[in-house]
Amino acid sequence: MSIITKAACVGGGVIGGAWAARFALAGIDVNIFDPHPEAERITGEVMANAEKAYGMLTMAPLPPRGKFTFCKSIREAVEDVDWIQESVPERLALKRGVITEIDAAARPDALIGSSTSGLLPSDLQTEMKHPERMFVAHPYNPVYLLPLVELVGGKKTSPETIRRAEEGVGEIGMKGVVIAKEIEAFVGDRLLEALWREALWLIQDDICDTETLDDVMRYSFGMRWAQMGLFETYRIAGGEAGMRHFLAQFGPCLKWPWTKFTDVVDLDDALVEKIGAQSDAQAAGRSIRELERIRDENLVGIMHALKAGDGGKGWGAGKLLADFEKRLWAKGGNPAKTYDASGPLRLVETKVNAAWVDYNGHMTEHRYLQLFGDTSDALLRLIGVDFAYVEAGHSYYTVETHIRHLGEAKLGQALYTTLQLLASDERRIHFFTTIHDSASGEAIATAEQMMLHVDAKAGKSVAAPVEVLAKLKPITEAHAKLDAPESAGRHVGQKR
Ligand SMILES: CC(C)(COP(=O)([O-])OP(=O)(O)OC[C@H]1O[C@@H](n2cnc3c(N)ncnc32)[C@H](O)[C@@H]1OP(=O)(O)O)[C@@H](O)C(=O)NCCC(=O)NCCSC(=O)C[N+](C)(C)C
Repeated sequence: MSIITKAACVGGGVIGGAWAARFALAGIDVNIFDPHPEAERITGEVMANAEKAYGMLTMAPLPPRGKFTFCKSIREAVEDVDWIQESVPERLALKRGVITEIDAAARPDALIGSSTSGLLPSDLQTEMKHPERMFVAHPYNPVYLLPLVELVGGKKTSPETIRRAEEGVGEIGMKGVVIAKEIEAFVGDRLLEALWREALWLIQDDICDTETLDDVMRYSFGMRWAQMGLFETYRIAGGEAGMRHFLAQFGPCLKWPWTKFTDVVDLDDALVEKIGAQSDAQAAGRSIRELERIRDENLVGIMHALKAGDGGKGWGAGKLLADFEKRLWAKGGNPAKTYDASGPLRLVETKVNAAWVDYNGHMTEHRYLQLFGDTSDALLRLIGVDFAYVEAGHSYYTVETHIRHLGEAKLGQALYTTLQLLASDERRIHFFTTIHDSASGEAIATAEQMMLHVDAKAGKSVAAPVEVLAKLKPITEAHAKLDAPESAGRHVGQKR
């Protein structure tokens, strides 16, 4: 049974709104309470960004989007939900008061997570009647894309609450990491705070400007961190001898004056102005919305790269995404029982994402094949060839493809695909797929393909079972009545 069937977000700003988007995109209805007069607009904007990002992130079938209900009080928002996420401003008295109010109104079994960046859960749960169900669930911005949640229990939090919380965030595609002991700022913000202090000193002392500092990070260790973190990266840096050698080699540096870590810079008006001016220059006129778009496209690209990592098995955040998608396919990948075969089947809807675009500024070659493959996968699910079928030992493999490129597809462009069966028999499916521009319906690319039904273990083609053929037959018969696509049977170099 699911941990979260209905959720509430108390506080609907950038963080609360993005939690709401995470829940809704996982098919969970969300009650939102935020007294801000523009709460609905702000949450709506975060949701729009999240939907855009998910459109690029995954082709897996998302469940129908959960509904947002804006409530007039905390009580109304929380009284009948399984998970309440508090994301109000970072002030102890305010957060403690809100959490106490949530506790009084919520079902005793409902989980209460706080998005606090650094307050101790023990300090937040002091006035609760049911403190055992309260914990810190600290996410990272943008919450709808970055999967991490630090789960931190207070003195009165029960281990069962932390277990359920970990399972709950997994259901919405996130990775819960359980922090063993509560400390201010937990693990992530403690690390970030140390780096932040050093960064402020480097600007204050005119060692570099904000752009140089960001370049130092993003062209080097920032990329290493995204895929392996700190310790695994340093293990490799130790060479064949690994971590122990690394520690022996760089351990002595810890005693050198390399850090000002505990020495806090005076963030006076002059330094604030200096950083503000350098940051303005660095942004070169790009608005925050534009920077958000660039950030989200880049993050999607990074996650796609990590999904292909470790020889296609997926790595880190990419493996998490692959596993999440597998669950989505298992749940929602079953196609509608009815479909319209009186014309080519409309099977995939997507948008060109940043990782698909090449140096010519349009969708690159292999992404077309990916989209054709996604379309034939959709056909296969329609005839009962799904994950379970493949795991049981049989599948269809593509043996021939002829692609034509008729128009360009640009970043963000909405596309859909249609598939027409040309013929099928016991082993073969011969079909013709078209990628269309969603706005005009115009064909952008076509592929004529042949798939063979195979016994995967034997590596040989074999007849498909009767139940698959029975589903294939009515589509083949319906499509036999259609005109053959103009370029079916065409080959490269053919005279017209
Ligand atoms: C295992 C394999 C697919 C087939 O090998 P085989 O058992 O040796 O099969 P045959 O070559 O004997 O062919 C069986 C019959 O099918 C006919 N055939 C073969 N190719 C074609 C073709 N291109 N067009 C028309 N007909 C074709 C052949 O003539 C035989 O007919 P008969 O009447 O004489 O029996 C093997 O080929 C293999 O493993 N290939 C590699 C497959 C692969 O890796 N493809 C890329 C994977 S991508 C993918 O599959 C995407 N997706 C579908 C999952 C989305």
